[in-house]
Amino acid sequence: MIRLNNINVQLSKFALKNIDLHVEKGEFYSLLGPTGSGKSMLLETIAGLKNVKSGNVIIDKIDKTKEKPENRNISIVYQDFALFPNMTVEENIKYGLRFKENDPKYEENYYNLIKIFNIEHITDRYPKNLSGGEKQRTSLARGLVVEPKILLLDEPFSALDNHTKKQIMQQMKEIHKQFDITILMVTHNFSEVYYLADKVAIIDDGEIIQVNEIEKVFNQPENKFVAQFTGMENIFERKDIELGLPEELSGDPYIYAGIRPENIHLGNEICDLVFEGTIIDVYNNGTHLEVTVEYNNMKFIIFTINQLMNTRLKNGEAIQFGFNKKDVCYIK
Ligand SMILES: Nc1ncnc2c1ncn2[C@@H]1O[C@H](COP(=O)(O)OP(=O)(O)OP(=O)(O)O)[C@@H](O)[C@H]1O
Repeated sequence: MIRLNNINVQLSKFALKNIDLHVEKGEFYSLLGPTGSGKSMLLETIAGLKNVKSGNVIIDKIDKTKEKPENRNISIVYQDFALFPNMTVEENIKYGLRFKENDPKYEENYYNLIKIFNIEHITDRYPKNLSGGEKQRTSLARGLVVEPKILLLDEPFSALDNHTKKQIMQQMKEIHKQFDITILMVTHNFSEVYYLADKVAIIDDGEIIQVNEIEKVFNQPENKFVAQFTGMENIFERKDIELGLPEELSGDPYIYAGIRPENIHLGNEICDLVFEGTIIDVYNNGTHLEVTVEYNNMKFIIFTINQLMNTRLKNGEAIQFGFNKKDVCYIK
């Protein structure tokens, strides 16, 4: 369990401001925010690598604000793997055990982890002879071998190609199920959060803006920033698309209406609201088309998997598009 009570950290011009965060024991929690928003700084504060100006870091109900990093029972894994170049995979993983007593359970952990991460065949190699995925698996195994209560992951997948990333994400899910461990993962990628985490905190400029279960943040973003950050590509002022508020929301200051690109339909599909616009861009990303349509000086991004339309969709052509009121998200 991690509890941050009103944490303030100042580093030169940047500050973490009044951070309150509560990660339950065994939870897979994610901290999502743009570059420079303070994600790494927050992780390092929890690990004891940054000093707090005020506030408390509570780990498993004990105040560890002043505790040294090595006494917090926390492992941290970085995006650039941070392996020792002069040590083999085995030596790197076992490095974490140097402060631990000689207990056969750690040897068991080691064999269990190299098996889960599928690195049994490369334990005598040095980091310079490893792929990015192998380096990250080694680094994760090193973090886990000591049986930390808490694992902090700092953008663990950002240096990996999509295929490797998916494999390691699946292994992380497995690890989370098998080990009794609380995980806090920092990322700027919402799809990683969506796949792995139970809960998410959104951070911007050193402040936490929204905390909730993933689905809730996805469906009810607190403001425009959170909406954009969680894949809501189409956000307009309600008055510009002449969209009234549903009765249950009346009285609240919802200025914007957001529609996810996958919820806008092209062509003659029957929708509550239908518009006619002009195609200004068609991008085929391999699995679906991303079509940009201009209507009334607004640009709508629309995803469609209807590849047959590919030949018909041309820049400059008029096209009908629409969406249903149930798919509109009202944003303050
Ligand atoms: N030691 C330091 N001294 C002064 N400023 C720092 C220090 N470390 C980080 N910063 C600044 O604090 C801000 C937050 O940095 P941080 O690394 O926590 O961001 P981040 O959200 O993890 O970004 P990224 O996604 O790019 O890793 C940045 O503006 C950074 O330049």
